[in-house]
Amino acid sequence: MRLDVVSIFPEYLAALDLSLIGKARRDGLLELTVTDLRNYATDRHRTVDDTPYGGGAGMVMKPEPWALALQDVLDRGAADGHTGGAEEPTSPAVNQRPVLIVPSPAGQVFTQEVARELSEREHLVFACGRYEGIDERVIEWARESFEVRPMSLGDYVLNGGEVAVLAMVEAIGRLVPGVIGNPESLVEESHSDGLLEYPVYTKPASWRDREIPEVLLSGHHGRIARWRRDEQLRRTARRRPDLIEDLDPALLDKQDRDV
Ligand SMILES: Nc1nc2cc(Br)ccc2s1
Repeated sequence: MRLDVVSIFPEYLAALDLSLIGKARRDGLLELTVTDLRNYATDRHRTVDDTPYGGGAGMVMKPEPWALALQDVLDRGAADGHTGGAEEPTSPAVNQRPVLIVPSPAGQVFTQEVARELSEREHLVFACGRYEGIDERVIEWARESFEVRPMSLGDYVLNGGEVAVLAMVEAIGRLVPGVIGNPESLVEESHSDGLLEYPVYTKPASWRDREIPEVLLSGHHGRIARWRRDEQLRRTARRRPDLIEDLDPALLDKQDRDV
């Protein structure tokens, strides 16, 4: 998978050199490039923002630097055979257009399901807005060459898209085969089956007069699995009843209904 991030604060993305994502980049599983938008400014002051038409507080990101930066990202991707536009017909995966993900409080909510969908795409491009946002004509222009996905992490406002991109790249990147050493650990985590994860414990069995649930010491795998599923349902009903409402009933077995 190829990932491109365009930002006026490229150093914000340095965290993507660390840990599992950093190792996946070094192992060639993820190809990630961070591009400084200011390199595409068209004046000697490297200006990337200006006052909003119609008035109002704050500044808006100018369209031309964005179009030049995103076109360069497209050209580099096509040159490396990562995106559609190849002359000869290739596999559908390669022919998919790159996805332009624009972090925005006005975007679709980013979920584990969206992360999984995006982890199967060939080329993801993240546009980090700042100020009051990016001139809307950039989004319209980009639709000619990208699948454009405005994306929100939740109902709160950041100062820019970089923090959201860090979260999304981690959530997406860890789902790419080979990035997580043991794929089993992806199976029983929160949201993988529509429910929150069960509580976990490790040694010592008794800690500051607090014991662990006895069933976990029983060695009875069936009872342990049942306890864990019950805890998932209880925790989800308590903390995220909205997830229970959305749950596909087919995912609930008879015993689930008795919890
Ligand atoms: N929740 C979010 N807030 C923001 C603010 C800006 Br400015 C750019 C992107 C995002 S995503």
